Amino acid sequence: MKARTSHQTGTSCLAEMPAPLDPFDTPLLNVTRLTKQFSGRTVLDGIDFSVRAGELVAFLGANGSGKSTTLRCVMGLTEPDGGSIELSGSDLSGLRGQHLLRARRHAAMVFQKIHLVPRRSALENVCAGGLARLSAARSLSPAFFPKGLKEEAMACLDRVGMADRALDRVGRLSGGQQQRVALARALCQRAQVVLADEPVSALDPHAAEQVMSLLGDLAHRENLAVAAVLHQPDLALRHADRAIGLLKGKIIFNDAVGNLTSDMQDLLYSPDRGEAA
Ligand SMILES: Nc1ncnc2c1ncn2[C@@H]1O[C@H](COP(=O)(O)OP(=O)(O)OP(=O)(O)O)[C@@H](O)[C@H]1O
Repeated sequence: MKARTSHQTGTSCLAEMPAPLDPFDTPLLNVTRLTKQFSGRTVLDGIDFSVRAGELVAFLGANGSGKSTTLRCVMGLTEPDGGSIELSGSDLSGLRGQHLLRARRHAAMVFQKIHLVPRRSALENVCAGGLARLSAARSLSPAFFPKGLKEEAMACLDRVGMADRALDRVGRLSGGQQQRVALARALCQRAQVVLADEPVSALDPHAAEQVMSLLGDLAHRENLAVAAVLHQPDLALRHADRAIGLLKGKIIFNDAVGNLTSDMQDLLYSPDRGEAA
């Protein structure tokens, strides 16, 4: 955590004194000069961004602009070519093996295509999030759940309004309900950073609003750092604090959603502007 300078705090008399540290001012996710090429084609062109505790950041941009690749690089699902990624204060580039796995557990990813085990109950799936943060790989069988995990998982399901469906098989839940279970699983993992890749693209407008409200609550009430790839700028305008706009693998907008003008939206989504050359 870096002390703010007098320039950043706007004070001058405290220039020689370390500023008091403000946890809300510290990014839980800090990405610097991230680059990625596929087959020689630049997909991420040295992007910098951060996400702080307590904020919901929307990633916007045309198809192919690099949004998913960005989140996948953070999660280690895609190997970046360059740049650094800091998660909850740990620089991932300096870590290997168990240390890297442990640092990555601070982040959880929620996908459009929900990665739950359909034949297992909502409760068992949420417990699996808790198992992810425990060291040894364990079976999803309830017989192996550590003491207290079920109670915590129930509390997480309650938090997303799904406690009454805890014992239902996930395969019998609607898309919106499954997405809420996926968020409960991230909560049970005790992730500090939640990355959501098109979490509402497969949902009807009502369910999409519910899931976006929940993402906002995770940021604003649970104080998590939340980043979501969205294809609907209007959802970003209603729910996010900040938007990051990608164009051909570069960030061209990174500001409060209130400053996302229609001209900027046109630039982000106009035809033939998406993919990097
Ligand atoms: N594994 C891969 N191999 C080759 N090319 C890839 C791979 N993953 C992504 N790409 C390419 O990288 C570019 C960016 O893809 P990415 O999925 O990050 O875009 P996006 O902004 O999330 O798009 P969309 O809105 O369509 O989901 C695209 O041209 C895509 O084809």
